[in-house]
Amino acid sequence: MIHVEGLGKSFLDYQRGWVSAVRDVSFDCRPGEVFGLLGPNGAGKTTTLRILSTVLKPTSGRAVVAGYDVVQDPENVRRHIGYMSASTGIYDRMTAWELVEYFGRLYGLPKDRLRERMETIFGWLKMDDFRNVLGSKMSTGMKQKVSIARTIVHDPPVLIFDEPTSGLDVLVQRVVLQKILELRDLGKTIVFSTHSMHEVERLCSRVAIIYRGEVQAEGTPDDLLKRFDQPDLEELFFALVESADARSLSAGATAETASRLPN
Ligand SMILES: Nc1ncnc2c1ncn2[C@@H]1O[C@H](COP(=O)(O)OP(=O)(O)OP(=O)(O)O)[C@@H](O)[C@H]1O
Repeated sequence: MIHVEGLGKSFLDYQRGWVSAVRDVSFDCRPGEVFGLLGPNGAGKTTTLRILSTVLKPTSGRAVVAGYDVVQDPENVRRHIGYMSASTGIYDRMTAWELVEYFGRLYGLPKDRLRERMETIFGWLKMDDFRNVLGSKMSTGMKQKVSIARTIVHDPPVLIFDEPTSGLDVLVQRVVLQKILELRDLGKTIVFSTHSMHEVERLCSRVAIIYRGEVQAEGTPDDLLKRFDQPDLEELFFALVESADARSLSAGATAETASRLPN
């Protein structure tokens, strides 16, 4: 359902010159699976998810989502995904109900189908008691539920969540994780990014540990621990980060030595 092959993205940054945000990222995610992109700030998670959701075009490689190529057929990709970005906004002057309805209409859902879908989602996410609360009056937890509701209102087979629990208290985090598992059990194909090992352990059938724009390791959490002979994900994560830093340092030193050699 999601196939990513050798994906790369570079940006021309005013201060830093060319920034290689993502290099040679590959993975697959099937229906009924949660695939995690685990990495620290600046690792390349958001860039990868933006490419999958057609917000950005890759510089190299390719990605196929729900059977459609993100570059050749972005409209069909958009029709088959729900994308919750880390900065998904809630409009201050719309109620929870109006906002979700607005997105349902944008997706072209017929009136009756939309109403039925919204009743289901508001019940499922326990949003009925704030149907009529304006965005400006919502708590962070309410806003997150509305964001999830608008992401799934058109019942897409593929869901892409960028750090869905970031900034939430433990109670709301728990609800969000639980809902992601329920969506998985409905057969959705789910990719999400996080920097929490705990979330990966709880949710993911497969994970890619991403650092410095590159996948350092990819597989099921159990396989990875065995392959790298590490006791838990945290130790594995730090071991991979250290080894990537060491490789980058030695590549820098080699380049510096080469630049000093006479031609
Ligand atoms: N539009 C852009 N222009 C220049 N550089 C960018 C742009 N977008 C991302 N980058 C750079 O690409 C790298 C990867 O960023 P990205 O946002 O994908 O990381 P991330 O893993 O999602 O981190 P975070 O958790 O902080 O969001 C960073 O060095 C970032 O500064």
